[in-house]
Amino acid sequence: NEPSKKGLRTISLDEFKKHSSPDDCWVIINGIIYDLTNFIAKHPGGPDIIKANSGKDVSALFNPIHASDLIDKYIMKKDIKGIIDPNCDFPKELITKALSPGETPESMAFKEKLRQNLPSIDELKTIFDFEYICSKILPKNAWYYYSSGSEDEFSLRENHNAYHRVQFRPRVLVNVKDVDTSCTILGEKHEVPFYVSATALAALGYEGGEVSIAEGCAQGSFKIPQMISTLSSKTLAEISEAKDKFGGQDQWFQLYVNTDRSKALDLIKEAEAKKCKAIFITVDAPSLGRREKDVKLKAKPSRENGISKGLSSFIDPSLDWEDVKYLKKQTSLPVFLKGIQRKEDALTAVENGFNIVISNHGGRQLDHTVSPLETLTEVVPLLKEKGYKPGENVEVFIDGGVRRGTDILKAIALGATGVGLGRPILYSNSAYGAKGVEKCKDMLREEIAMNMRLLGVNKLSELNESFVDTQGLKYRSVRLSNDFLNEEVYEPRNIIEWDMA
Ligand SMILES: Cc1cc2c(cc1C)[n+](S(=O)(=O)[O-])c1c(=O)[nH]c(=O)nc-1n2C[C@H](O)[C@H](O)[C@H](O)COP(=O)(O)O
Repeated sequence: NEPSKKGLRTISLDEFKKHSSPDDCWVIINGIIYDLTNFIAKHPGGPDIIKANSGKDVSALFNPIHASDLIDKYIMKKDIKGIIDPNCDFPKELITKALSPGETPESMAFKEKLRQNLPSIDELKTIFDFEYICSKILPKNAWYYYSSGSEDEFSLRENHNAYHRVQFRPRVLVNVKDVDTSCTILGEKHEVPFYVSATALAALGYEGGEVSIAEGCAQGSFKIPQMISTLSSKTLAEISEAKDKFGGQDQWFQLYVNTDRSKALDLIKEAEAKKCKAIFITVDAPSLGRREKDVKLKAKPSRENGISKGLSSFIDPSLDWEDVKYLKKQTSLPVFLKGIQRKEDALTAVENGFNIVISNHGGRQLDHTVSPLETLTEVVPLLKEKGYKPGENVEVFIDGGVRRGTDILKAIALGATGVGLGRPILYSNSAYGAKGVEKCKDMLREEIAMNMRLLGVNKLSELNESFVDTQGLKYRSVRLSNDFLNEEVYEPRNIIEWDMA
């Protein structure tokens, strides 16, 4: 899927070196020379990063953040100059390293040593083990990009804490020798009720990126659906091919609607062509939230607002109900609205034929939003009152803060028909690649099966509100139970560093 080198002329090192200033700016990406002079001002990540690297091989900077087919979408043919002479002695000082702001060569070497000495994957017992390992091995820009929530990170923590304010009412003396964790999603049988939610830039934490996540979803004893982000590090073609290697799990496409609507339509057509089975339009991000750990770690030359802001510059803040209804008409695939956060919007969405994901983007958007779990308890009763039956004539997914099989069982008991995982998949992939994703899947399925037995249910369809006590859910001021594992890996955002010497 790399842009083709066929027919490109070979350019000598001497000629390449003549174009190494911001107003005559050639760079090399994966062996191909591009003239970015006219693109600098349009670069979503800001002009500085390109200006500072004119005349260099920037592949190591480019690859973790951009899918390889992005170049063809944004760089005109006339600006593809040729290939660098493969026999030239390319100077090391002109080869950039991957961005690692806030790190030193020593800290990067230490993290690499840790990565070479990870615990055996069999020793891992909970989802938090992956998160803890990533907090130690990921370069700061990856760790902060993945782990951060917006502003005070109330919603980031509340998403998970909310699950700790819902308790179970288990049945006893039920023969639970056999339990079945399977369910129906979009009319098809799935082995478990959880899926991979769309997260951008998976290659920032692990070079295999969304391709190794696809392999992890597909291999092992069962498959789980994978939602693919518009902002993936890998191309849709690469991620789609990866699923086919192992007999293919369902893949869904998550759409950030571009200001240039034709690009949004192209992406929908591409998703259909790659056999994606649903489109998820993300509606909680008219602009990406202010993730201050990410912002604080400005990549030098300064990327104004961290990685997130750079990515969000092409998302259309003017998107409204008419737009999404228009987009829905452009495809025969089921369409979800991802990022529904109040029951009124849930009803409007369902009345217009959409499925929904109750989500606050993992606490990365508007801070202090109600947790998706709490919103779920408001949405489902209203939908049922209006004649919509989750799982029968509408899908109601939820994501955010899910870290345990019991979290998934609580969501199902409260009417969710699918449960999304964001960070657990990023962390398991970043630490152990596809094997990590497979292990994460297995852990959760084991927890679901074991806790179904303890709940006294054989099938997920038996679960309903009678199995949970949600009265603590709304009293958010209660002292939240000490979630030691979560607290162990939670890194509070610190206040400004001020050298008062
Ligand atoms: C952690 C994370 C989440 C992102 C995500 C990137 C990261 C690193 N990105 S973002 O860069 O724009 O924010 C996306 C994205 O591409 N598209 C999207 O719809 N949701 C995005 N999400 C939200 C994700 O789909 C889930 O809603 C969220 O992760 C669920 O919460 P947990 O992480 O607690 O499971």
